[in-house]
Amino acid sequence: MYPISNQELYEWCKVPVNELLDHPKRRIPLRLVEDSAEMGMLMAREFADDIRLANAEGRPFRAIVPCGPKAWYEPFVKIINEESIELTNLTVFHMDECLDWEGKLLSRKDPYNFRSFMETHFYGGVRPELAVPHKQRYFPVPSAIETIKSRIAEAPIDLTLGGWGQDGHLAYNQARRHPYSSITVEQLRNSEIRVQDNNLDTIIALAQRTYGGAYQFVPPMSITLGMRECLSAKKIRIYSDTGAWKQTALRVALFSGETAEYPMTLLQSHPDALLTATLETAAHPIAEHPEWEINGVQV
Ligand SMILES: N[C@@H]1[C@@H](O)[C@H](O)[C@@H](COP(=O)(O)O)O[C@@H]1O
Repeated sequence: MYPISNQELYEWCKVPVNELLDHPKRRIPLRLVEDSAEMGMLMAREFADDIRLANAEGRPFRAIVPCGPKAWYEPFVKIINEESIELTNLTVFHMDECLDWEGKLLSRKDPYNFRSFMETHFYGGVRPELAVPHKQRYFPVPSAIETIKSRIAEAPIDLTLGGWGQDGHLAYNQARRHPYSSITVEQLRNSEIRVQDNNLDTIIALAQRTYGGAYQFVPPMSITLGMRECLSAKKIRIYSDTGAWKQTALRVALFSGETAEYPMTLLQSHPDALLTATLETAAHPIAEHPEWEINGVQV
């Protein structure tokens, strides 16, 4: 594994946000948007346009779709309904799902039940005659691992849409922090749909966002599509509007070599991957405080 030194990390974090787009050492395409509303609209518009084009060309469209970022569902449903875009040729592979400590599905009303969220906000408001047929909706559940693996493998995926986590996780492909079992970048790249424990930092990040810090209520396990499935798409579009928790991961994704410590660095070797961040997510406290002297870096 390529280990990131604090010096390197500091150099990446101190780049002012207005220098990111033209930075000569940036390793992956980046787009900046003003705020969450602009990002949600863009995400919705591009996905809807891709589906419309596939419909016009008589092609099926197969997408890996995330639960989060949250800003795009409302504009997406509005575009589909107002422009009468048929979703009947769309196949959706949902990216991940949260599980309880035994690897079981959560209550339908748990705020971390991604399926419930998607059924309400993604499928819910679409006019019935335009809807994605139920047999083309694949929710990741432990009992369907082999089915989903083979459905994904049987034809190309057109688009992976997603966000990223505080450790640069894509779907729930987190940094592997197991004390006895490490993985190489190649193992991460070839990882497939699986059930796993979530990392403690993921649990704390989610507790801060949702539960006022009550990590006790955050689901400790997940099922996720692997990097192999996510990276297999012809096109990958990853977005974030969630600010502070994602700022360092973005800097690593832009400037680091591939490392299993930040899974989204593997997007660099994809021929058509694009990151989109709000200005807040692209900013960094270290860039805003060049006067700070940090132990282990300058002293
Ligand atoms: N495991 C999920 C990802 O699948 C999702 O893409 C990401 C981004 O969502 P948000 O931008 O709302 O944090 O959240 C979680 O980490």
